[in-house]
Amino acid sequence: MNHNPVFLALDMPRLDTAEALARKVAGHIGGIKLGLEFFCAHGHHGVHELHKLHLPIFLDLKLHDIPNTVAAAMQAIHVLEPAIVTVHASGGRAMMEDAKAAAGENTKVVGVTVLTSLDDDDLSSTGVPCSSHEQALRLADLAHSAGLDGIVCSGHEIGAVHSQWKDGFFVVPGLRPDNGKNGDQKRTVTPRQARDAGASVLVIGRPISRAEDPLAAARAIEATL
Ligand SMILES: O=c1ccn([C@@H]2O[C@H](COP(=O)(O)O)[C@@H](O)[C@H]2O)c(=O)[nH]1
Repeated sequence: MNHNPVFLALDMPRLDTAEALARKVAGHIGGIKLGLEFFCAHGHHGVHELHKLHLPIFLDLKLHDIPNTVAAAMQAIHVLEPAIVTVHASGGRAMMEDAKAAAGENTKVVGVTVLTSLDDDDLSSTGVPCSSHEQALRLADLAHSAGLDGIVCSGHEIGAVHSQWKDGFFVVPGLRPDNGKNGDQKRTVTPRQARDAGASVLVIGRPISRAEDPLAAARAIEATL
């Protein structure tokens, strides 16, 4: 894995725009994160195109289905050689075990605990009877015991998770450099706070992609780390 922990989230509908942005900031990021928006629009072809930048690719597909279906999806993306793939930890132990078994040996499989766009009230309205912090820790524990490489959580939980899973691989999105505009994100910290608390990968999208000057934004974030 590249030394720079920042993975740029390319959440945009056009392949040429995504490629141009990634090329522009390539020297100031450690990898590229492709999520549902990109993968649904451009599929395998889009991933092959971005591989031309020679940066690690994180496929943030957040797989969540019965174990057989998730394992088959993992096998189908094997050919794309992703460095990291996400599944939802709430899919359960068997699903995570089968996902890990089906993944390539150079692919880290990480479990999404509680989305950074959710707060305690959101969880409560879905029937989860505890705080986002408690739920993230519980799902981190389940992901660990199911043999995953790590988890996705917010910067608010990373310290606690890190202390109970020393060699885990921890992905933190919901990062806002200046604690400025959060958009749909509810559990945010700065990139530096996440890194100091033990994050392995910092996922950053709009603070770079929607900045007036994305290159300057990527450089400024890099300088804080
Ligand atoms: O809990 C999660 C899991 C994944 N994400 C993804 O990270 C990026 C964040 O984008 P920003 O523009 O920096 O908010 C986005 O692709 C999400 O799908 C997340 O935010 N939270």
